[in-house]
Amino acid sequence: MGELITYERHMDDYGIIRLNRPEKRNAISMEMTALLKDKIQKAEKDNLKFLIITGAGNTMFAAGGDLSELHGELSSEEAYFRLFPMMEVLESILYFPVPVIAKLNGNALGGGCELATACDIRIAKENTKFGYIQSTIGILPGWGGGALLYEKVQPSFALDWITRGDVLSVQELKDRGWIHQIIEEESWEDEKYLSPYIEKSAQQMRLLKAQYRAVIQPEELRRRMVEEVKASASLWESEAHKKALENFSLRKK
Ligand SMILES: CC[C@@H](C(=O)O)C(=O)SCCNC(=O)CCNC(=O)[C@H](O)C(C)(C)COP(=O)(O)OP(=O)(O)OC[C@H]1O[C@@H](n2cnc3c(N)ncnc32)[C@H](O)[C@@H]1OP(=O)(O)O
Repeated sequence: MGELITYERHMDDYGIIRLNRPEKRNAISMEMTALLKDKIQKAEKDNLKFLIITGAGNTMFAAGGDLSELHGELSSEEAYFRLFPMMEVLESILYFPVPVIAKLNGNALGGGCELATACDIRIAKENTKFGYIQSTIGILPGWGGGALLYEKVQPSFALDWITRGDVLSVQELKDRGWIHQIIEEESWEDEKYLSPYIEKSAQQMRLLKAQYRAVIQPEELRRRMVEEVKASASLWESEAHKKALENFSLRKK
């Protein structure tokens, strides 16, 4: 097992941050949250054209928050303080000086979808699936990525997806505008699909992100993201949530 979050600068002037915990389906722990924050700050200083966030392995981009730390015995107040740092990571992606691309190597659930939504562009491998499944475990999105979803797709679709907690196919999510490109398995590794971004200058990319940031207005979004963390934490002690987490921890026993 290597570093839980890796960062490298590619010779074509883009950066790659990788969630590197495939044996736990890239579930995001508190330690990974702190590392993500550090790596994003490091990448900010690297004068990149764009930044990629991806996951290690072939099955999952990220299985959400680490349920062994975000467990059912926490009080709502404790849950709030464990959720909040990842909200700040999502916020730092909004402010990142050039576009951030989620390179979705596999499925995402819960907070994994929130992280993907915080990115500016989502490119996914074919046959992947994605679920804002938090409502099915008695809570709501808790990192601010629900508030962000309302900005990135049609709000009425966002409400229905979050409420139902469905896991949807990559094709349906492309039709809904959440996924920008679907890449066939055999073309995934050659990364030719990155060429349109690599061909632009770092200055163009900075100006493009600045224009997009002016539209999404992170300063305005922050209030709604904080409210979301509070709302999710307020449901932490509910019976439905405790039961769902108990079922998860007992599922293999
Ligand atoms: C709390 C924040 C909240 C938010 O705001 O959004 C969330 O993110 S809630 C979390 C939502 N995520 C989930 O509920 C996913 C839970 N995981 C699963 O349903 C399944 O593990 C899977 C992702 C569908 C993968 O299934 P499978 O391929 O069959 O593998 P395993 O189930 O055997 O898992 C392998 C390994 O990984 C561990 N794992 C998986 N997900 C998590 C997680 N979210 N947190 C912690 N650990 C996770 C799992 O326990 C296995 O570990 P071992 O038992 O040690 O092998």
